[in-house]
Amino acid sequence: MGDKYKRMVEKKHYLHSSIFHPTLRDWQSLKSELTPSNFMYPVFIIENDNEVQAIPSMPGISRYGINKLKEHLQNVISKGLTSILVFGVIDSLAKDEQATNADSSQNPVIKALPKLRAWFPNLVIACDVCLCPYSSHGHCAILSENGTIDNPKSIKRIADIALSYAKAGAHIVAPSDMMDGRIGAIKTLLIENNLQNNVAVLSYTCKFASNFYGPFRDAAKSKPSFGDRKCYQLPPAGEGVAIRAAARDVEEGADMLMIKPIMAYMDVLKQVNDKYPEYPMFVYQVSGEYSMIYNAAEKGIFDLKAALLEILQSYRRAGADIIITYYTPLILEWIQLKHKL
Ligand SMILES: NCc1[nH]cc(CCC(=O)O)c1CC(=O)O
Ligand SMILES: [Zn+2]
Ligand SMILES: [Zn+2]
Repeated sequence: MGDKYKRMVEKKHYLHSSIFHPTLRDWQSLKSELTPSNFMYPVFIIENDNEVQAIPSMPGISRYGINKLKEHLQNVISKGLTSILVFGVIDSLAKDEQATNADSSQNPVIKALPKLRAWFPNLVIACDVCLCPYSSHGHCAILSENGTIDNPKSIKRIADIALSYAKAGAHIVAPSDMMDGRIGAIKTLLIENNLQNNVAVLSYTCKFASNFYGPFRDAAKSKPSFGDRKCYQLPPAGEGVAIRAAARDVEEGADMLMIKPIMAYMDVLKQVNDKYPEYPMFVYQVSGEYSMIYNAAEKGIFDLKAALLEILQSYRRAGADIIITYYTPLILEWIQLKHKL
């Protein structure tokens, strides 16, 4: 009995028999499958309706005027796109302390929303809510005279902007400022305006003060004119405060949670997902991650498709439900091809 039993136990550890065929390998990976609804596509909308501006720090990504964005999205939707995350970028409109043009009638997002809703009735539209692309100082908050954050004024302004986007047609408002209390302030205002059943709040929950946002700040023209964002974005090694940020946003009523960036923060994703399994988990593959992968592939370090699929499946394995990525159009093309074969 002894020897034979030992050999039987050993046989359980022959693993190649589980993965020798592509379909068998798929069976080992189904929980991490990549389908179109696992992706949200970030887009930048500019003031001039008929312009397209390439973004040098993000090769392959452009800012679009609404008419050009229409053509671009038509193409991506035909490949299965289900949701977008919209950023406004201004050029000739003024920037001031109150970020007035975040939700003025001239704001490119406010103007685009009704059109996008009419053109693409099935597309889910999330709007990034922040002051930094519209404030004169480039910070995500209203500042007091000594240059520190005025939190009560900030969350009031952020909630007002979120309400404006909601009224203009956003399905989802996504505050990216990391002010304390902004989720509660937004939820309260949505309820007061009877929008609580039609608008979701996607919280940038665990958003770290990261070196990987550089290309985005070029793209959104949202670089702080002084200082940094370390007083409101999380310290990269701050595991405890990250978990507390998730608790804060859950208690304030967030509908969905996000980890940002993701590549260096997968343990945080795992912990937050284990603690709050009842929430859809978003991860944001940010601009620096996008450009890093792009440039590595360009240099021949790896094949873009193979390496990117490996990375994306790893995010799914670690607990990500939805991946926000600038690669979405390309990924949708690959997914389509896989299912056609
Ligand atoms: N409101 C800030 C904001 N909104 C989106 C990003 C980054 C997105 C990316 O890098 O792709 C940032 C970070 C920042 O500038 O601090
Ligand atoms: Zn901001
Ligand atoms: Zn989950």
